[in-house]
Amino acid sequence: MTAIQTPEPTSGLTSDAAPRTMIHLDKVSKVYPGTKVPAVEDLTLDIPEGEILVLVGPSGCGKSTTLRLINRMIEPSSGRIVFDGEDVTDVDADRLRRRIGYVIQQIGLFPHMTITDNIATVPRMLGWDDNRITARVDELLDLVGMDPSLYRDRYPKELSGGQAQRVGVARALAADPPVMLMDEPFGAIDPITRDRLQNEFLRVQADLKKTIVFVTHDIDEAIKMGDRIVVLKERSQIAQFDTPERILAHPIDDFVEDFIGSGATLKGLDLERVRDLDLTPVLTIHAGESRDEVQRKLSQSDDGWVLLLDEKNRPHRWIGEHHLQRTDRPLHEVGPRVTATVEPNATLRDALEQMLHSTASMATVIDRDGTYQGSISINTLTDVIKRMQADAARHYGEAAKS
Ligand SMILES: Nc1ncnc2c1ncn2[C@@H]1O[C@H](COP(=O)(O)OP(=O)(O)OP(=O)(O)O)[C@@H](O)[C@H]1O
Repeated sequence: MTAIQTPEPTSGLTSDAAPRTMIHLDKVSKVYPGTKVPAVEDLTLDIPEGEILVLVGPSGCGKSTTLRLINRMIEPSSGRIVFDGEDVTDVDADRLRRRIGYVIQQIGLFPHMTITDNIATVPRMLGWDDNRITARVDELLDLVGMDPSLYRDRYPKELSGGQAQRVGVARALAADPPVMLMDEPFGAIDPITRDRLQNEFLRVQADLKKTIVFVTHDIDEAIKMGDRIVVLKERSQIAQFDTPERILAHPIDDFVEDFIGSGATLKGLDLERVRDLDLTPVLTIHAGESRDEVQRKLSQSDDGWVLLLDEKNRPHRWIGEHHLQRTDRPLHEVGPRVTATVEPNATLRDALEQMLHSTASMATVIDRDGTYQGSISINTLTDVIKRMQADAARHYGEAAKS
C-alpha cells in the first residue's frame, strides 16, 4: 500500500467537488479536565451542506466528542466552530442547539411524556401554538412510518426499540433544523430493524437533504449511510476523508485498509447499481425461430449461449449448443430456465449473487414488467472494479502531484 497522502487529509478539506460548507471546524481541540491526552486534537474539518457525513473510527478515537463539540454540548479547549458562515464558538449554546437536531443511541425520550410531547419539545420551547404543534407531530410520525392515531398518545415504554428510535429521529426533526447530529442512532437495534431504519432514514433524507453528521464505529454502516466518510484515528486525527467508493477502492494506508477489513471489493459492488451499467448484449431468440437461425446466432455468441425470450419478451430459457441437438422437444422446452434476474435498481452485489446461481453465469436484467433489458457477465463486474480502482488511483495520483 503506497503511503501517499489523502488529498488534504489533515487540512480536512473535502476531496471531491463538494457542496458548500455548512459547518467548519478550525483546529478544534478538546482536553477533558483531569486528562493529559486530548480526546480531539487540532481537528480541521469542512462539513458539506445537504449531505450525510459519517465519522467512523475505532472505539475511543473521539467521534462522540467531535460530534458534541459541534453543538457545544462540550466546549472546545481551543479552536473555532463556524456554522453557516457565522463563528458560533462563543454564541449562546442554546440558540445554536435549536438549529441542530440531535439523535443518540439510547434515544433519550422523556419517559413521563407522551410521544406527542416528546416530539414537541423544541417547538414548545420556540413558542409554537398547539394547532401547529399537533399538525407537525402528525406529519413527523407519518414521515417516520408510524400511524399518528395509534402512537401520538402513547408513552415511550409502550414502544418497541425500533419505534422509539423513529420517534427519536422525529423529535430531532421537529423544528426543521438544517443540521442533524446522529450518534450511533441505530446502534442498539437488532440487525433487521436496523437495516430497515437505515433505509427509511435514507429515503427521508433524499427529500429533506439535511446536513447530517453521523457517528458510527461500523464501517458497513458508514459505507451505506455516508455521502462522504471521515475515517478517524486516535484523537480524531483524519486518516482519510472521501466518498465511500474511493475509500473502498483506494484505502490510503494500512490503518484504513485494516479498518475496512476484508471484502472491500464486494462492499464496493454494493454501491453500484445495475441501471448505471452498459449491459452486455446477449443474442436473443424467440420460440418461433428455426433451428438453423438459432444455430447461426449461437455460432456468433462469445459465451456459447443464446437467450430465449417468450412472446412478451421476458427471459425464458438459456439455449446452448447441446440443447439445440435435442430435436425431440421444441426449443422452448429445452435448456435451463432463466432464474437469475435482477431489476435495474439492484446493486452489482445482488447481480453477482444471481450470477453465481445462473447456469450461463449471467445475471439477466428485467424491468418491472419482466421485459428483458440485457445481461451482466462476470467480465462486466471485473471491468467495473478495475474502473473504480483506476479512477481512485488517478484521483489520488493527481492530488499527490498538485
Ligand atoms: N467526560 C470525559 N472525561 C474524560 N475523558 C473522556 C470523557 N468522555 C470521553 N473521554 C475520553 O475521550 C476519548 C474519546 O472518547 P469518545 O467518546 O469521543 O470516543 P468515541 O470514538 O466516540 O468512542 P466509542 O466509539 O467507544 O463511543 C476516550 O479516550 C475517552 O475515554
